[in-house]
This record gives sequence, C-alpha cells and structure tokens, in this order.
Amino acid sequence: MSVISTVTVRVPATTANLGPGFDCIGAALGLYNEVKFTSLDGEGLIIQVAGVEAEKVQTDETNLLYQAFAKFYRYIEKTPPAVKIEIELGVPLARGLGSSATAIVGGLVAANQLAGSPLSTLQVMELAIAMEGHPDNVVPALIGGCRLAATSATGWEICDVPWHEHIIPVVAIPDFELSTSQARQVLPTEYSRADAIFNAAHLGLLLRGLATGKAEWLQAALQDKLHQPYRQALIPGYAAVEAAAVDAGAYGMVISGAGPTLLALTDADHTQAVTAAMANAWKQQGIISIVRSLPIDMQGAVVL
Ligand SMILES: Nc1ncnc2c1ncn2[C@@H]1O[C@H](COP(=O)(O)OP(=O)(O)O)[C@@H](O)[C@H]1O
Ligand SMILES: N[C@@H](CCOP(=O)(O)O)C(=O)O
Repeated sequence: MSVISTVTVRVPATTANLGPGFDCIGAALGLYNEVKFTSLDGEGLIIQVAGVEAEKVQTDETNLLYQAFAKFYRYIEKTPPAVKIEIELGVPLARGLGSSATAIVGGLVAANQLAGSPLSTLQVMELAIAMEGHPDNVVPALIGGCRLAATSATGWEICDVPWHEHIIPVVAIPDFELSTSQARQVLPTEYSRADAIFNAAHLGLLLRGLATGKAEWLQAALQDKLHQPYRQALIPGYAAVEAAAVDAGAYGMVISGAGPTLLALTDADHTQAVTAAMANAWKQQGIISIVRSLPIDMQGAVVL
C-alpha cells in the first residue's frame, strides 16, 4: 500500500464539570495526546500505540479514534480511506481527564484535514458533541481554554470563560480507572428544586470566581449537588484528599470529569504544598497517584 496523505494532530486533556458545572463547563489542560493519520491506497487499518498505558488502547475498528474518523466520512457521505494511525499517548485513560474526548476530537479533526476541510470547526464540534453525548470535554479539547456550552434554539452557544491567571489547577491522578459510563450510571435521573437552585447559584458564583480570582467566591463555588455526592463513593480517599488539599491552602477540590482524578484549584503560593498534601493523603489510603499542576491550554486541537 502506498501513502496518499499524512496529518498529525495534537489534542489536550480536559477537566470537565469543575464542580457545579456538570455536563456544561470544562477546561483544556497542558497535557496531550498526539496522533498521526496516514491515508493509504487499497484497504485496511493499522493502529500503533505508544506512550502511557498504550497496551490498553484498542487496535482494531473499535478504536475510538478510528470510530470518529469513520463517522466523519459517513457524515460527508464518503468511504473512509485505508489508514495507518500512530498514537502517542500522554493522557491516561478512564481517569476523568478527557481521554475519550481527545480520541473523538483527534479522529474528527484528522479526517477533516485529510478530506480537504469540508467541515467548519463548528460542524466538527457538533459532530464531537453528538459522539460524546455531552459538550464539556470535547469543546475545550477542540478549541482550548475554559468553555461553557449551552443549547440554543438552533444548536449550541459556546462561550469562553475567563480564567484568572492566579488560579492554578492541580490534578491528582490515581493509579485506578473509573469509566465515564460507570460514573454516569450512579447518577439519579431526577433532582429536587433545591438541588437545581443550589447548582445554578454555585455555577454563577464559579464563573465570577474564575474571572476575578476572588478567594471567597472560589471557596464557596466549588460545591455541587448533581454528580459529586453520588460519585464520591466510587473514589476511595476522596474526603481525605479534599481535607488535605484545603488544609494546604487550596480554594477547594472537585472531581475532574467523571473521576477518579481529583482537581484542586489553588494559587502559586500554595501549589507546592497542595500537590504534596494530595499525594500524601492518597498514599496514606494505600493509593499511588501522580499529582501535578498543569496550565490551561488555550489552543485546543492543533494540526502540526
Ligand atoms: N487515544 C485513544 N485512542 C483510542 N481510544 C481511546 C483513546 N483514549 C481513550 N480512548 C477510549 O476511551 C475510553 C475511556 O473513556 P472514558 O471512560 O470516557 O474516560 P475518560 O475520562 O478518560 O474520557 C478508553 O477505555 C478507550 O476505549
Ligand atoms: N460531564 C461528564 C464529563 C466526563 O468527562 P471525562 O473526562 O470523564 O470523560 C461527566 O461528568 O460524566
């Protein structure tokens, strides 16, 4: 088989929900997956994976990157070409850091590029949201920054959420997985009026806290009644890690995406202490973790 065309795409990890923004807000983080698609003549699919947890990624047609690639071609009513996909993984799988979003966005962006860019970024975004089922990780993975997504009469309104430069995300990534589908199964299908009001108020406060960096607003805002109370039981040590992060000076701590990664927000003066405290708290529960501060990625998916 000979090479027709090649494209390499880099896609950032994400942290979705940010506490009260379940299924509607998320931010891109400076941690990346890179994928090279080489279209070939003839038929076939070759997938090669390297990097963190490479052995866990499917190498047949069920691979999510390939699924997104094939979906794109079905959408434009063309047959997907034979393709070789080379994946370099930096984002750990099923940890609440948007690995599935990187795969969906990476597959769609690469296919669009190889097909001569017939779709706009907005169209690619709509396809990505439809595939993932919620917008809060695929949107920042595609366009970067912190983003809020809401439905409108005609589709989606996406807005940028200003993130004060003094607010630093710290992610504590444990060595166990929690699939998003499992973490969604524990959620109720209906909520009380009190819980709906609680989240509306706290999401509003979070937006203002993120924009201003005002400590009191951030401390109060990072609370939620829609998903975290139900998911905490799936994350051993949650309360201990939260107490340690707050004692060390974090504004607060939430579940990153569907978990099990935990996200603390802090400032530069406390980043080191918060990082060490979260790792230590989990260690005391017998859980090994990687804890690190990450910048907000402002670029989203990039064709290299
Ligand atoms: N780079 C990738 N290539 C192919 N599939 C991937 C990739 N990253 C993630 N996936 C798929 O997504 C699944 C994890 O998705 P999910 O449970 O939503 O967790 P996450 O919070 O990491 O998005 C993996 O088990 C795998 O099937
Ligand atoms: N709103 C979703 C976000 C899932 O994000 P992921 O990073 O875990 O894929 C949810 O909370 O289920």
